[in-house]
Amino acid sequence: METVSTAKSHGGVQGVYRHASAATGTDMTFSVFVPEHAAGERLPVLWYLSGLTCTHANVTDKGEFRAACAEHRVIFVAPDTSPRGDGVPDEDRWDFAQSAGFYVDATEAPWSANYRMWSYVTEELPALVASAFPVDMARQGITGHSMGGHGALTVGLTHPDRFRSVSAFAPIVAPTQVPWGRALDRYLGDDVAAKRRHDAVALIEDGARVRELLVDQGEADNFLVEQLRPELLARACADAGIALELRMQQGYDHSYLFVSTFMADHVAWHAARLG
Ligand SMILES: N[C@@H](CCC(=O)N[C@@H](CS)C(=O)NCC(=O)O)C(=O)O
Repeated sequence: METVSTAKSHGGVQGVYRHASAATGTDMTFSVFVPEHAAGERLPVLWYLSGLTCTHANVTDKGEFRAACAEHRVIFVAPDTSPRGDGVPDEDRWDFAQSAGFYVDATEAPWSANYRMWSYVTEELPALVASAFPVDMARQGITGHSMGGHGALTVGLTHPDRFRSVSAFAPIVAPTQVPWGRALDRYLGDDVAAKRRHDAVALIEDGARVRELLVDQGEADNFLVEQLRPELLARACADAGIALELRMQQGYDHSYLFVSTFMADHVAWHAARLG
């Protein structure tokens, strides 16, 4: 693992790191904020999965998580959203391929060679982070924004024993029912069961359970009606007995100006559950 940059912030260290990923076959860059802590101490970790068009840098620059993470002593990890680079298949659009990995292991050519973001965020990066940073892997939470909210919900619902807390900002809750989710058709082909495993609403319908979820959603979000559809998550959670706190935030859009407004709430909410 190569250190790209480090800087002191809020008493801790904000770093950016790069490594050769076996999962994606590419170099991958991610950021980690480690609050001030005693030598040998291990802190809980909050994973943040980003949305379409993002790298690790969007939330690192604009997410405003560091003051809350320093206060609650939570490590914050932000992976990239896809493999990238000259040799990686891509298309000239912003909602598919590079910057739009949808947190799945693609099975369809040509995507299957590199687009293995599920393995990357659930296996390879956690192992690397556990070995290189003072994280307590028994105390993990996960959150994310938009496509990354989809990732956080599906990863959290699939691994309820690993994540004590799951939240999201303006998540895609049912990709198999909305236009952005056509990416799953391209990555996973005709495998209906695989697509249901990467759809939070379908996962809940099929029996996946967590005790509770926190979701913030801007009411002025341009993508609300066509792509995000939080009412589908609300109905699935109600039917399944999952305590969903869905906070519709009046006047807020889809941007990091929305995410950053509620970031401290999410960090505190996770910290309360991570101990
Ligand atoms: N490029 C799209 C917007 C894509 C978008 O809103 N991406 C969100 C996540 S889905 C984001 O976080 N963008 C990066 C940023 O705001 O820094 C458009 O023109 O409508």
